[in-house]
Amino acid sequence: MTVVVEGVSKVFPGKGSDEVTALSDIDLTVGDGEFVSLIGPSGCGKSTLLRLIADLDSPTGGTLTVFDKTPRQARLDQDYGIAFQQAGLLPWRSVRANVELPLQLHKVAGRKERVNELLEMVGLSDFADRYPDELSGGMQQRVAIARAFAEKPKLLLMDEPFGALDEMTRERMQGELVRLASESGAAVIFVTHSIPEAVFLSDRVVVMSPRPGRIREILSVDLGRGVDRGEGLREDTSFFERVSAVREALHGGAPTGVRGVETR
Ligand SMILES: Nc1ncnc2c1ncn2[C@@H]1O[C@H](COP(=O)(O)OP(=O)(O)OP(=O)(O)O)[C@@H](O)[C@H]1O
Repeated sequence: MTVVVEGVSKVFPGKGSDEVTALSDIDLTVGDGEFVSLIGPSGCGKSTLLRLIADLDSPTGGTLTVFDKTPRQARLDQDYGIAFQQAGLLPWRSVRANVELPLQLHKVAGRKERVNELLEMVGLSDFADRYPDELSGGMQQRVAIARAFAEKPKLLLMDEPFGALDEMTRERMQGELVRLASESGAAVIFVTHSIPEAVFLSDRVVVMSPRPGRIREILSVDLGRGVDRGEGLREDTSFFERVSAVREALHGGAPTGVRGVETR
């Protein structure tokens, strides 16, 4: 298993009785090469869950493993790539140098070619020698995505990575992400606010509810993966059925009678 989350809770201390239970009793497993999206209203704990997996914070209760290791060990071993909402680029390094950074740290050979390939993938070949503050927010995010992919990780943790992109670029990046993840066999845990985005990308969509943050439902999308999914999928009836099922789950109704959508 790539990620196993068992009985995890996270309480942030507040003043007196103001503590916030960000997550309560979360159980989730993510298989090798599986694409799982987390969706739910603001404040339901999506980012917190991702941060616990990435060892950027620790749980108050329960256990997590990443590739059968503690999150700390997986972080130290750099077992995954991260692309979060804030691009987190180094302002003094060019676009090329930002993408190259993880490869340089690990003294990977053939870096120049790999960086060129990555920049092409995110459509930024012409901006390789620019600096982050010369780019739009969406372009900065694309640099961060290229960097997350640099080492072909077997797990990618992504927190609304496409939030700042225009709709056309966003759809193109979604297609690229599905293709890359499927080709490299990487598992992805992907936080989003967009129902169609979650359905397009995922094998399973985890619907969360707030106060306290819990998993309300996990829906299998089951529309085929990666290269099998052309852009035409977005206009397919089965796609709309899944979108409706996720919407109903978000609003608390049981998605009854929706063909092909499992709820568990
Ligand atoms: N460092 C912190 N200290 C105190 N409370 C926090 C902290 N981080 C998150 N929280 C609280 O935990 C809850 C879950 O936050 P989280 O950011 O995980 O939600 P989210 O689902 O990612 O929200 P959004 O969709 O708005 O990004 C919120 O109520 C938030 O205020």
